[in-house]
Amino acid sequence: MPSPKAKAPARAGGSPVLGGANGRYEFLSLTKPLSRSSPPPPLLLQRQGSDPTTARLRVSESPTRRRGSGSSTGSASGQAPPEEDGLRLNPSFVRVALSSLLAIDLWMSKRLGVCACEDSSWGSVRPLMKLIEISGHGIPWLAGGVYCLYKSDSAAGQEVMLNLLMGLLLDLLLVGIVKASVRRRRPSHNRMDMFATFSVDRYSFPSGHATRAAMCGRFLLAHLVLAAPLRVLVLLWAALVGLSRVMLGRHNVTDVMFGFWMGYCQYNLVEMLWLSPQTLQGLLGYFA
Ligand SMILES: CC(C)=CCC/C(C)=C/COP(=O)(O)O
Repeated sequence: MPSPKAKAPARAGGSPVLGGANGRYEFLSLTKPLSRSSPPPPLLLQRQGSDPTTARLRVSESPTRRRGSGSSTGSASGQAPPEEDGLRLNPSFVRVALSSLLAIDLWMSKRLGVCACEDSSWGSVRPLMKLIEISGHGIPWLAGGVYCLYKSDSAAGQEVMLNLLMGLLLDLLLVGIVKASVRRRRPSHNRMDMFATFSVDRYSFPSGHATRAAMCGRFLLAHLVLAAPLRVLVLLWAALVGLSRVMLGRHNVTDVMFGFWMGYCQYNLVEMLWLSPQTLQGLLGYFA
């Protein structure tokens, strides 16, 4: 079956929409009705098949209608009313806006990936960036958490460390689920030379380092680091971890920004699921 994209004819003098022949942008008129001979694209079909009341409401919101286009001929001839042509514009604008954002994201990420390899413009800083990368890796955090739990001689300390470990495992699980669902490829300028990765780590959205930095940063500030200068250092570290992901070429900017947001929310989840000593005793009793 031929693709609906391939059938959409190119038009001049209008607004850009996605889905033209060869996957390129096409320009559709904001005011002129579409040719009746060509079948509507999938988005339009979707709208036409929806509830007529909401469809009418959407028509009245459409740019065509707002501009007062008087080209409406009604549907007496069995043809779709021209106002409905406007329905295809809104989703198209959203798509164009999204693809523009994506293009900006890719462009910025490429420009900022200045340590992607040794002969990049900031290649000499790459070892430092890789050190920052290790500081946000899951293994040192898990190993450090287990060590501190083992060394902790107070019930309060053990409680905090157990919850940190629970948060770290939750983070690995959630990031793995999102990476496997979104499957965004890492930037083309990235060299895949990270140590100890899972198979989902070939995908880049979201940055696992960024989620960990945001979640652990919040955890440290809430439970472990009280002195003001150290609190500033924690924030600085989290920001550097995020920046180093883009500078090393591991991630696009949006991977890191989403990762920070996700890690921030994950900390709320850790607080919600907080394992109290009573819960822990109950759990231990249940498994013993
Ligand atoms: C093996 C363990 C315990 C964790 C893997 C940590 C890791 C390599 C995450 C990938 O991070 P980015 O998504 O920021 O590249």
